[in-house]
Amino acid sequence: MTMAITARGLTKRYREQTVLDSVDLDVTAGTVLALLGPNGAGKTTTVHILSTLVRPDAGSATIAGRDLRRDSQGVRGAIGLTGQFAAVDGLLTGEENLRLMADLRHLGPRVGRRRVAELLERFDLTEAARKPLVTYSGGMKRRLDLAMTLVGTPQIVFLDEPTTGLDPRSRQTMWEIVRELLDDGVTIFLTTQYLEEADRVADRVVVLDHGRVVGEGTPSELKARVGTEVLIVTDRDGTVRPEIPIDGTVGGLRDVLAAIDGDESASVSLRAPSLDDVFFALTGSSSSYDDAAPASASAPAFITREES
Ligand SMILES: Nc1ncnc2c1ncn2[C@@H]1O[C@H](COP(=O)(O)OP(=O)(O)OP(=O)(O)O)[C@@H](O)[C@H]1O
Repeated sequence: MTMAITARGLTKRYREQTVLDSVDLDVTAGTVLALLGPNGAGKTTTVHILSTLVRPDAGSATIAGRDLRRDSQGVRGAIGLTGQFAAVDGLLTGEENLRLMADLRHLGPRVGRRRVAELLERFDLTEAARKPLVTYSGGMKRRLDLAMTLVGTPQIVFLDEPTTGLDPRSRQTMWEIVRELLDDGVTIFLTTQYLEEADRVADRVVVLDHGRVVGEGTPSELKARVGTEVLIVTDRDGTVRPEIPIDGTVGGLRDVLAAIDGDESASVSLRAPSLDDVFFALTGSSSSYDDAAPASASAPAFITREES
């Protein structure tokens, strides 16, 4: 098993505030790691450290076999970071922006042109290629941003909240692209506030809270920590009672049902625990994504790795 990213004891302080507190990370090559945490947990700082934009105060990391401190140039050559092209020239067309990137990466005119055409096609931007960026929708801009990241064919791609602010369809397209990158053997390190998405797209999840890793594992391993299912009781008048985790045994279910009082005609249903439940179990607080992220019930049905 080749490791794409190994980090030990990553620590970052801003004045008195410890933003990252001895964070360890291991990401196997060719897999997706999702970093989850509430606002201010330190996700972006982690991405910035691993992509050489921010220096850690302590700790070490190896990225694509290169040492973060000793060979930051080598690290930069092996990775792609999205979001960094937000300031690209809006008056240039999508194609011109990509060409610029191909030149910066010294691809040469012929290879550059081929790569740009390939990326425009792959990201469904061929039609818009000759239009200035100012006319692009949010989803198109995000796709171009990712296309620009891929001009240099990185082995590892960092996606910092790649779907925030996108409509469900654009979000779905983004995850399809993530899947394609995986098929090409690219390693993906992403942060997301959509727990449902991390659940479906990630091989492993690391939960960060106040700069510390509070949990990690596969989505199912994490969910197993909060019980196998969650029982939902809805009273006749539509009131949904607080959800109750159950352990998957007959006895456990009987105890839970015996403790439910009142309205005998209340309806009961079971659902698999979400990563939101995991977050609550790990940190004792809600993930505080509620106002920003859609409820899992209304989240779009993303393509999962198992489905294809
Ligand atoms: N350059 C900086 N100077 C001072 N404080 C900073 C700086 N960058 C980040 N911080 C602080 O570090 C903490 C972690 O920020 P970070 O952006 O890494 O969190 P995050 O998990 O990505 O959150 P969000 O989802 O809001 O982006 C925050 O409290 C933030 O205010």
